Amino acid sequence: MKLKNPPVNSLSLEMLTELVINLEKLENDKAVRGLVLTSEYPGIFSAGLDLMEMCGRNPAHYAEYWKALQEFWLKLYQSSLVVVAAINGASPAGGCLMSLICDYRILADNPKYTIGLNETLLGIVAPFWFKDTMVNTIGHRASERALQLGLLFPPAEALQVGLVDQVVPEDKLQSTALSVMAQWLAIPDHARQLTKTMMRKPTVDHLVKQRDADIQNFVSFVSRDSIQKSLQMYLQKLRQKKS
Ligand SMILES: CC/C=C\C/C=C\C/C=C\CC/C=C/CC(=O)SCCNC(=O)CCNC(=O)[C@H](O)C(C)(C)COP(=O)(O)OP(=O)(O)OC[C@H]1O[C@@H](n2cnc3c(N)ncnc32)[C@H](O)[C@@H]1OP(=O)(O)O
Repeated sequence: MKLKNPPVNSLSLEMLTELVINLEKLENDKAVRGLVLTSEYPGIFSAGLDLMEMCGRNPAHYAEYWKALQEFWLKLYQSSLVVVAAINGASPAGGCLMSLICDYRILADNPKYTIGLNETLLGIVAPFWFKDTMVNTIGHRASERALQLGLLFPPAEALQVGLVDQVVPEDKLQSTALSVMAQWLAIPDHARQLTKTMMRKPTVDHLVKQRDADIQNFVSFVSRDSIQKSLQMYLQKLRQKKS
């Protein structure tokens, strides 16, 4: 599956909705057992959540957007397919989250391709289920440091901390993803799927139990004037970077 939402594959409401529909189609197709997630645009895997969905909108929109993000996370995290992320570009915040919910992550070796949950740099806070997903991957101490500092790791550091499973030359990314997929598909589906469900259930249950409260939290947090100002300033900085 190639992410395709120019210019930076930000996770807009429309993009999240399409991703969920496509995932459902693949899940229901008996001929499909695995999925490689990559970007149509080498250089950018995904810029994460679409900041335009979180700026200057009304509470009903924020609630709809957050529900769609939760839905996407729940679908992909619980997918019965083998999901391999072939990360061929920068992967901040929601882009990193998307990689973390795959079963295996391969990052192309390019110093510009940084990955991490950098929310604090925007003056916002990674919600508990982003944090849980990261802790499940790299452990508590490394997550605490990475989350507080909003660290974006270049490939060698991402590998060292365990945020990705492999770093490979850019031209070997897709072939490596296919050989990793072959290795995972050699395991009987039912045994692998039950194991995945067992490992992920507590994290899934944590969100499912608090879904509505989490939406309310997001809506009231993002509606604050101070948060709106931080997001606007961050967007301005992104735009100024060009000039
Ligand atoms: C106790 C707790 C209580 C409550 C908590 C409750 C809730 C929590 C609340 C909030 C949590 C919300 C979580 C958010 C997670 C996220 O994902 S936020 C998004 C973070 N993303 C980023 O920081 C990435 C920003 N982008 C970049 O760094 C670069 O754009 C990137 C490296 C991806 C690509 O660089 P480059 O190729 O040079 O492109 P440009 O920078 O020039 O960008 C091109 C245009 O795209 C626009 N853009 C970039 N990123 C985004 C984005 N994420 N959303 C929307 N638009 C984006 C950029 O402005 C350029 O636009 P322009 O052409 O200038 O119009």
